[in-house]
Amino acid sequence: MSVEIKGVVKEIVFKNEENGYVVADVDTDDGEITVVGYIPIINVGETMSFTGNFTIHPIYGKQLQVVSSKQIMPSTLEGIISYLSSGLIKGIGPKMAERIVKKFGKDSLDVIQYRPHLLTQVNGIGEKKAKIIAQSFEEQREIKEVMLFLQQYGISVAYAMKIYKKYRDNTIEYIRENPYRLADDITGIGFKMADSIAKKMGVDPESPYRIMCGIKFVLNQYSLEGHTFAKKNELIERASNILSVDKELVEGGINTLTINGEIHQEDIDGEIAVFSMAFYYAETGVCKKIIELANTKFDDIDIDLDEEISRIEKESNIALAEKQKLAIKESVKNGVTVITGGPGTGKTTTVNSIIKIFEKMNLDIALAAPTGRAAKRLTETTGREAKTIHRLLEYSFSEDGIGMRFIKDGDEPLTADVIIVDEVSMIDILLMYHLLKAVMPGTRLILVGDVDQLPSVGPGNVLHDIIGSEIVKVVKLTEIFRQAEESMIVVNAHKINKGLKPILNAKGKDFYFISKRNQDDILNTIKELCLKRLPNFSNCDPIKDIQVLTPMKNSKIGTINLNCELQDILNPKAVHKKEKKIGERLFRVGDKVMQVKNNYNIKWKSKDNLREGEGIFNGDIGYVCDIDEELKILTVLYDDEKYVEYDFAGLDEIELAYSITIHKSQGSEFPIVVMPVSWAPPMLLNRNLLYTAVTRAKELVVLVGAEKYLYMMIKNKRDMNRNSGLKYRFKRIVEVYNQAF
Ligand SMILES: Nc1ncnc2c1ncn2[C@@H]1O[C@H](COP(=O)(O)OP(=O)(O)OP(=O)(O)O)[C@@H](O)[C@H]1O
Repeated sequence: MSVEIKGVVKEIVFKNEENGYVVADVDTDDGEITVVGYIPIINVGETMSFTGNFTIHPIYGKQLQVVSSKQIMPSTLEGIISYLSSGLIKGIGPKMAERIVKKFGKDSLDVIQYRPHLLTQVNGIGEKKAKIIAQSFEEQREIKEVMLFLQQYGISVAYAMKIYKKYRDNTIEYIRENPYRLADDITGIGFKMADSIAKKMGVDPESPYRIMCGIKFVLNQYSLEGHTFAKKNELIERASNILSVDKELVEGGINTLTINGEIHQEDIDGEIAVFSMAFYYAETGVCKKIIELANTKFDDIDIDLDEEISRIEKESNIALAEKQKLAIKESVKNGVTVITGGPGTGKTTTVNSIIKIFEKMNLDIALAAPTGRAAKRLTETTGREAKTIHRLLEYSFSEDGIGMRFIKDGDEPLTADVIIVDEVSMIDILLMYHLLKAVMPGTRLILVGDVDQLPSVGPGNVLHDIIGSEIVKVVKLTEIFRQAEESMIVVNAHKINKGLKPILNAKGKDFYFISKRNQDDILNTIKELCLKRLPNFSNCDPIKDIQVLTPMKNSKIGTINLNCELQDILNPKAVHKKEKKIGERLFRVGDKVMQVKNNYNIKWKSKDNLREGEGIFNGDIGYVCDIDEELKILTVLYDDEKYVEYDFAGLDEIELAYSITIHKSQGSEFPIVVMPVSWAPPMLLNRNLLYTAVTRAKELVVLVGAEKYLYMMIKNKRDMNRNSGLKYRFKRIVEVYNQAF
């Protein structure tokens, strides 16, 4: 039965700022009552009314489950004192509150709001203080008004606070005028949310604000699909469908946005391309800087390169191939060099030789890679510290403490003489732009990567375009050094890359295909492989050494289901294993998990507390080692020594990782890779994806499924079809140069 209680909020025991969930103690005429529920505005000392149902919690006892709540201006003297002493109103503490109420009694709040000059009659309040009190009271009133206004459009407390912080006392006016501005100004609010608010407010579906916001939304969708621009006619088509308005209106919107400088239109290879400004600046910036760097030549070197190469060959007891020697020489002589090649073609060996030569030349070398895992691997293979590109560029909070920014840029460039970046195929256009901004001519930049891997998750086809530029020295390593007798993984990776059928199930080798027709059989076989067959066959640790990679998240053989199934058998429920369920997701001590976003600020500590640091990155894999219900903390161990405590509210940063998508596996390596091969949307059945999955394995690949889909993947080169203007920009510059000289 629904009841209403009234009282003064005595204590807020818990408050989730994100969603407004509150547990609070309230003083009522019937004694203290605990209220729980979504209460957007609540402050200690306020008089409030709560409507809801009484429930009995097994531990905390009787409490009111709140359905709705509202603040009421206190009417009793104690209520007014309590409200004024709560600390909400600047300039008033408990003693001052008593003095004000003693002077004005029940009119106190009225005086503060309408006749604040009278406050100077109270001992200790001068004109200045009276002003501060009145202002702060007004602000509180405003916040409440804004909250109530935003609440009616279903905006959460967290967003409401963000909106208020941005627009302050203009909030209501601004949103009434153009709710679509929320999509531009408030992080987390996109076109869809703004559109739903606007709809509730009765905004005309043909409003120019709506159309322009929708166009920017569609352009953003293009970037999420990997494109740096949209072809204008396609953009018009898509936007007019999504907005359900005429194409002419969309075209008008595109033109207005262009005039306003919010988007850019340009002829790219005979087609009108529409860019978001960020990608336009990034492409032109990357193009300009690459040309600038490539124009710097280092011909005057005071060491004999051939002699040095011979020395290195002797030292490491290896005869470098001609291409490897060429890569070394080009890296020394040029401002920018790209070294590319498939697995086992000697990239790492070449990079190590290059490092030795630059060390001999007493040059300062910086090593970097786009992900934490790739940086760690580079550290291991070179024996020198490698950083993530974000770390190298000192990505940190900006001065306003809200946004993040790269400290290293054109004004404060990197000081290293040589910058070697690995896994460049994973770098998108924006990250490349930021990196290049911080690299000054006179620095040697060496880009290493396998151009046939999946392109970056973010927009652009940067490595591919730079390689095709004809401006930068590119050395393509083609000889495979890890021989066929040794590794069928390497041989097959190269075959797949050439569009050829891989050699399956060669006796005693490391590349297997198990034929299964339907998804149930595939799933069961994968479970059996992980639990018994592979550990029996190779004595591996089923959780640590086997990685199940899959193209997708959904379906029986997508990550979500595979993780549930594999968790059940590899780390089953047990009395001694603590668990935490968050929504549909369940974490258990012993689980393999993956960090799914870059978190540069999260702290880690070693077990003995002697070592500590910051940062866990997208793609890092760890193991749940403790769950503390009381402190609401789940601890994950990364890299055998980094203990990271996640607040339960921060668990959206990790996911189970028995199975991960192939996209997430980029830049990582695993001893054993198991992969389902079955029907999936054609865009996921492509060659790059298969090639990337296969090349993640160091010791063994087991594919499970139907061969026809394997061949479908090998034939499908579709993933490369990304709109990118970078290649064209390079081409144009080369043409202009060739015409001029
Ligand atoms: N010139 C060479 N002669 C003989 N062996 C070589 C030569 N260059 C590299 N190797 C060997 O070939 C193997 C693969 O080389 P390396 O690790 O440098 O290649 P990679 O391209 O970095 O491979 P991956 O991308 O798979 O890590 C290593 O065992 C390495 O020692």
